[in-house]
Amino acid sequence: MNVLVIAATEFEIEPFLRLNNTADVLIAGVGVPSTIYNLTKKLLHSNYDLVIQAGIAGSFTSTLQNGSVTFIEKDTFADIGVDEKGNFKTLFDMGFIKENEFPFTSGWLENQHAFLSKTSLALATGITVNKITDDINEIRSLSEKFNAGIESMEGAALHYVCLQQKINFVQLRSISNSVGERDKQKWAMKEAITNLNIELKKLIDHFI
Ligand SMILES: O=C(O)c1cccc(C(=O)CC[C@H]2O[C@@H](n3cnc4c(=O)[nH]cnc43)[C@H](O)[C@@H]2O)c1
Repeated sequence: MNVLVIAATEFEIEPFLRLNNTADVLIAGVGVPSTIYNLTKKLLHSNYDLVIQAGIAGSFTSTLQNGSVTFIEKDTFADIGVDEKGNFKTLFDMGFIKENEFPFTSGWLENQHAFLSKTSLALATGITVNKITDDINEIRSLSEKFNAGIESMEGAALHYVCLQQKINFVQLRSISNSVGERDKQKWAMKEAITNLNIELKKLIDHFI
């Protein structure tokens, strides 16, 4: 099976890179634009059976604690839209896209890969933001609007490109911090990366 592993930074998958000799790897950059550009370019030039995105993420909930690893079953772009009189409206709320217009389902980019129903790891809903915020009101309104478990800066880009290109994908996220926590002393970066890379290796061994 031809597998492509993508990550925002080399740092996040460095332990995997040291022992990998089976999967292709793409360091696609932090954020949506570079992920969409670099992943699309890669997929147009090579054939893959599966794309695995591995990265750290912030957690909205105490049920996804620092260091825990989760697969993302659906994700969406959470801050593309309009702020109007203190209310955030998505492109769906504005009527610019229909909630069930491909590749969206009820406004979400769903992963229907059969593997997700078999894994023993927790499944979570992700949202993808262009701007990380520590503003408690913004965090509360994101949490209430999307009811997501985790936040990243690239997840929905993976889902969007792979659904459009009809390529199987898996998004693996390890919790490094609570959403809004900017004090790096309170992050669990080392533990998150260790656990992320353990699960990434298991995933590769499962598929290859
Ligand atoms: O500010 C710093 O010094 C710093 C050092 C290392 C990493 C960061 C990040 O902000 C990482 C962004 C990167 O990781 C994902 N991520 C991690 N936590 C969150 C979050 O709470 N909300 C959104 N994204 C998060 C993200 O996908 C980026 O790729 C900063």
